Amino acid sequence: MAAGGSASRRAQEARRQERLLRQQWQAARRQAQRWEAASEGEQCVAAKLLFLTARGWRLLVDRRWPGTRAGNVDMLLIGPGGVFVLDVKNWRAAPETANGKLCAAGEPRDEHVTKLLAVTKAAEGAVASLGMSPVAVQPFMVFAGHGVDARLGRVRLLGEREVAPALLRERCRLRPESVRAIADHLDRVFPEYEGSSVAQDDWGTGERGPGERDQGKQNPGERDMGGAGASRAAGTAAVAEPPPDDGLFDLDGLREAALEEALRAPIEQWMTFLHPDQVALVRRNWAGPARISGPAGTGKTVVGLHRTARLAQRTTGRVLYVTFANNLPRVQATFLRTMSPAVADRVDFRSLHSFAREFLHEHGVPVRLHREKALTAFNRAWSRVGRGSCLTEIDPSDRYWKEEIDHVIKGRGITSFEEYANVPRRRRRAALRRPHREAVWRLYEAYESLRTERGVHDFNDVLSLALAEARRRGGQHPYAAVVVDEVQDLTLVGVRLLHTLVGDVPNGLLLVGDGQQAVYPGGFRLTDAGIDIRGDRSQVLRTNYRNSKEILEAALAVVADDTFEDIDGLRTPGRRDVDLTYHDGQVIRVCKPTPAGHDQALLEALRALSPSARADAAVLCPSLRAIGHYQRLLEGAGIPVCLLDQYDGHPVEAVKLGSYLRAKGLEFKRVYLPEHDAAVTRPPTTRPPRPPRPETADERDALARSRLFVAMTRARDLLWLGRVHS
Ligand SMILES: Nc1ncnc2c1ncn2[C@@H]1O[C@H](COP(=O)(O)OP(=O)(O)OP(=O)(O)O)[C@@H](O)[C@H]1O
Repeated sequence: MAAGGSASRRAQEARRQERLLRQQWQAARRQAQRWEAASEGEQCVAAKLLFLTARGWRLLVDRRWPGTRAGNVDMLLIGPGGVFVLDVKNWRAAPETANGKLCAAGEPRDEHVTKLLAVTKAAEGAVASLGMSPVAVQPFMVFAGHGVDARLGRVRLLGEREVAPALLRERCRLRPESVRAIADHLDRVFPEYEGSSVAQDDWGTGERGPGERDQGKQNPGERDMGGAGASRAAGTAAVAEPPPDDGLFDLDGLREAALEEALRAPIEQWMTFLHPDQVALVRRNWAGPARISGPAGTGKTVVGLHRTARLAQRTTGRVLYVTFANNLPRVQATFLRTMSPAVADRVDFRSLHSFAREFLHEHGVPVRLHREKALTAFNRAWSRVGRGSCLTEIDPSDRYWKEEIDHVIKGRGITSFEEYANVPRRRRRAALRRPHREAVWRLYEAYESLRTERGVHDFNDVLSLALAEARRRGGQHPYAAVVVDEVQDLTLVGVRLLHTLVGDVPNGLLLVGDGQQAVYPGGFRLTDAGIDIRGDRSQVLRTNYRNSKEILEAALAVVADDTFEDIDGLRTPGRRDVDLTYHDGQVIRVCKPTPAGHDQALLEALRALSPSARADAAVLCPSLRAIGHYQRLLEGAGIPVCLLDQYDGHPVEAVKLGSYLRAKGLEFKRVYLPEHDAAVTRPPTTRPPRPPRPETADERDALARSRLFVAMTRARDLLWLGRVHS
């Protein structure tokens, strides 16, 4: 190789080095400018937030993002309103949102949202071990020098002036000791940045600098918040105390404080802490349909609601939360709005039938629901072909046979006799031989023909029409997820309808319920519905957080001899093993020789309550007639009453009054059950010969006991059981 060639190579190399140095120098200059701007921006924001520390908030500024090589978190704020992950932006152009995207100066900036959500997820993971629900962790993107208050999915976009008022307006969910423990924990998990020394490796060719620990793309000419500025602000804003020596002591203390708080508070206030096992269910990824079951009061609904909020945070589609009862969706919507207002608009709370009707209406499917005309059609059919048939040998009352049509035939979507002839009649005790099934089928056909003649639909028709329409539309549904509460009360057609909306997609369908609390006749198994729940997708909660030992014992005594079949087909004894949390409670039994004396005792008990205590008291009755009677009695005595049909979960200073069925899924500090044993007969314990009873009587009694059990387990602190007996 010639000497001249080597000199030229050295010159080329020197020029390459010079170019590299120049690029690095330019990068350093750009970075220094960003830091200057950033520190100015961050100082502004930090200054606006500093006063919060005097109001019990803790600020952790410029923190290392665990699990990443160089990621940082601008600020973590922990205060009465929860945990907030702040990403501070110091952009020249104002942020804009269009079609669910973040832009500035016409350029897309979604990568900043992605990064903030990823940091938020890390923070959620960190507090989950303390039993804190992800709904209590919120991502805020704060824009120095701009005025803004907008939402982009889960992320709240705020200007530097808007951020502090927004934080202060947050509903109070953490007590000072919880704030302290959570802040200490986050302080350990997201440690402070150690210095801001410039690592040559991190520089590359000027694409990244030490201030760009932010993993999102830096837009040219943009002044994004960098770590160095943040560190300087940290000198003044961070008030994190050194972590205590024994972290575990802290965590235990926090769990105990949270549990105490929960046991004192009504469900309205139960919105931040769960048992860590429950948080795991809230956050778990399931590959297909899943189920959460467990005895009364074990937190199924609470987990269902927190999971709903979480799904709404993490998906772009809507979430449907369905129960059978009409009044529950209102109450649950109130809870969710209280717990997680940011996502409340993305969740539809519906009763199954109102959902089906809306669904048909939206898709232009005509439906003429007419309960009275449908009932007249049934009564005619009964007079024509039922009353004189062999069915009366089994049960002379038409009610049992109407239930057979509603819950077994139409509820399961059966349309041929052959199918009905062989179907296992779940939760129906009376055995039907073929002639009886033929007679039922004749009754069904007569009813259907009279109903169609009148041009009306019944409730089951509404569900069947909706199922047909949902299937016709294939996968075109707006729901990312469907959560079904009190699933044991639904009919098979109802469950199929909800399953069709989301199919078997991951995290799509969640069924929440407890077979022991079934309060309607009939039933189904998951296999009948074609829903395959396997492995860890079936979870059982076992700790009762609601009832004291005395109250639960009294309730379990009612159903102790009734085994029940759950939707997974398992038979379970009525007296189930439940773990109890330590909790005081009282059962008061009042027995009077006359109805007047009994009612007087009830009035005295209610009069003794303060107005605020009345707000958390409920009088529950087995029948509409009894509700009418007690409404007149209470109002006549000047005790304000709120009917459960109208209750929406907001506190009202009135005694709640309603049926056992309407009380499902709810709870109250004090529950009063006047004449509680009137509708219930214990299973016969006398030796044969016993007096003859219709075969269906046992079934009816078992249902009445289940309803009473449900009503009794609504009580947290006090259960008043009235009885008339001479
Ligand atoms: N981890 C927990 N710690 C303390 N209390 C809890 C916890 N989880 C739930 N609770 C409380 O337990 C009570 C019962 O919760 P929830 O209504 O969700 O139970 P459930 O299983 O749906 O009851 P049911 O089937 O009887 O309607 C509520 O007051 C709730 O706040």
